[in-house]
Amino acid sequence: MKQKNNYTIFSFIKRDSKKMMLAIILSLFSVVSGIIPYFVVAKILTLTILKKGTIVDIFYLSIIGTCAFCFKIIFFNLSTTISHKLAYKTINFIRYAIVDKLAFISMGEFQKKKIGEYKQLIMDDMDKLEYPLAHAIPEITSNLLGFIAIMIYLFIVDWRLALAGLVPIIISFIIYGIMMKGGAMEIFKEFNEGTALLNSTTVEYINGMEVVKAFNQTVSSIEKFSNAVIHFRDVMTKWFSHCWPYLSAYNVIMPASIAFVLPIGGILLKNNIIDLSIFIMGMILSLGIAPPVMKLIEFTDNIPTIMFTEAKLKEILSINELEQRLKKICLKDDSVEFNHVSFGYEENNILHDISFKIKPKTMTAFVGTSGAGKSTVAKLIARFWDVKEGEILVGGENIKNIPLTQLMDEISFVSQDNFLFDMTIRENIKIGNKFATDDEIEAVCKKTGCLDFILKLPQGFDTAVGNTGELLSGGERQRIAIARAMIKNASIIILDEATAFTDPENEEIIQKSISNLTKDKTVIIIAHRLSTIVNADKIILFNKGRIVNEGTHNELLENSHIYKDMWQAHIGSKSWGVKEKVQCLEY
Ligand SMILES: Nc1ncnc2c1ncn2[C@@H]1O[C@H](COP(=O)(O)OP(=O)(O)OP(=O)(O)O)[C@@H](O)[C@H]1O
Repeated sequence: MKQKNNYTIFSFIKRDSKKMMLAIILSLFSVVSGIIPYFVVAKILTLTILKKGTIVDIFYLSIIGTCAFCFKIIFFNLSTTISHKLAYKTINFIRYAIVDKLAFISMGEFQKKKIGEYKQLIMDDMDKLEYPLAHAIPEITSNLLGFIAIMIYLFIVDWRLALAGLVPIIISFIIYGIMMKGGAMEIFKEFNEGTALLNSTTVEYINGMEVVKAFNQTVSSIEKFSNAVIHFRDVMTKWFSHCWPYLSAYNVIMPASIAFVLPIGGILLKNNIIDLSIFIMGMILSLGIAPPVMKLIEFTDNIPTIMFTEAKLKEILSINELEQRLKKICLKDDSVEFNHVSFGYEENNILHDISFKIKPKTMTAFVGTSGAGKSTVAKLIARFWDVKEGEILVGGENIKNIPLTQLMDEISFVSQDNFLFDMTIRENIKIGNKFATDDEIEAVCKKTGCLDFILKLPQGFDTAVGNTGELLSGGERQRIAIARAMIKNASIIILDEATAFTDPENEEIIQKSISNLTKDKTVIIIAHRLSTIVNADKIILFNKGRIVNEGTHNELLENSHIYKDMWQAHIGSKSWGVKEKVQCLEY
């Protein structure tokens, strides 16, 4: 599928452009209302000093000033309410777009970034967008127009005072420019990368907490993590050391228009070039020049944040999705076929010229030494990656021609990881089939040997399993993962070491229920315990990424010395385990 790559943050905001316009207009009203009190104060001062106005004039002017000030607040609140809603909606759009994207790219593309980097973009970077999105667009527009309005009026009042008022603004811009030109963007980039590194290593460190504890490590002894912390401290210090002197000067000079307008105005007044009313108006208006400009500059701080977030967003959203057809197609049957498939995660191939046929509604086992490529073959069937050469057919169709959602409906995959979400057991199982009733869930749990332990839990099916299922044992997690796969009722079931963590008693129960639940399905089992697959219709033996033999258990015992050795080793280890048990009992 050809990817669109015109994703900018603005393209997401544009989806609700009417609301954005309304926020800008209200913000503009707010700024205009905010300027009125300056005129009012200038007028009152002039009338009072020149003793021209009555108390009633001053009273009415005060009412106008107060009302204008109230309107400024009302319009500002209305504007920011709308822009905040819009900002959260836009951030939601972007988050959905990223997460949707991740579901349709290959695992190879997905793995190019660390989990922490995804977390930073989806959570932290999006949170940082809230401020510029909610405030920047309406306020930049209105403050810019507010500044222009004040300056035009000041020029009309007296061009010399107006120029004097502009001097600190120009000096501040020059200071800001020097700061940015002097490497601020590069340092900000480093700062941003340092934040990303800290995020990803923190996620990795927390995930590896068991290893940290088991090997009695401390934060400082996990070099990668402590280096990331130190690096972050250094880039942050560098960022502030670079910017702070400039920002201090900028913060002092920028609001100091009156310091320039006052002496110039004084000279002009003393020489009768301007009269007192113009002098007062100039002084008061000069106080109103800096606030809108400072607000504008405040938003420029967000420009690097927006630029870096947008660059990351574009990078992710323009990743090519797995090519797929959108229209559902009719599959001949539930067969699986590999035709001369070669594949490697990176440059080097891991699988070499793999070809096999799995008949519908049969059980096939993949066996072989560790690292032989069994799981890789299984993952290719589910199209977690695309093959480099050859083709994979499901139901007689190349899987590239089957819409991904249809393929996922056809296949149930239980991996070695048994990932459970931090939700209740019921919710985890319902991921397999969101329409499953409580009775169906209970029935499948009974068959997969998890009902007993679930019912013993404090809240039964409503017990939360904790982060990645940590509140359950490995075997319990595995059985729930099998129940989740079985309730999906897919026609092709792939079990990758699905019962590896289960104790022998439960393994027998689960094996029996798997056989019952998968009677009329195409089942692919990856197993190291060969005794669990002796009844398979076909066993495919892998070695170093190649198929070295295939046949039934008895055929392989006769034809393959590798399989025979594996079987002998398995039988040996089983009897060794029994002997150990007997010795322990005797002891
Ligand atoms: N995501 C990945 N990225 C890069 N290389 C990988 C990835 N997953 C597996 N490999 C490599 O591919 C090879 C085959 O791995 P695979 O998991 O398919 O073997 P396996 O036969 O299932 O092993 P085991 O029985 O130990 O699970 C190994 O050398 C492994 O290091």
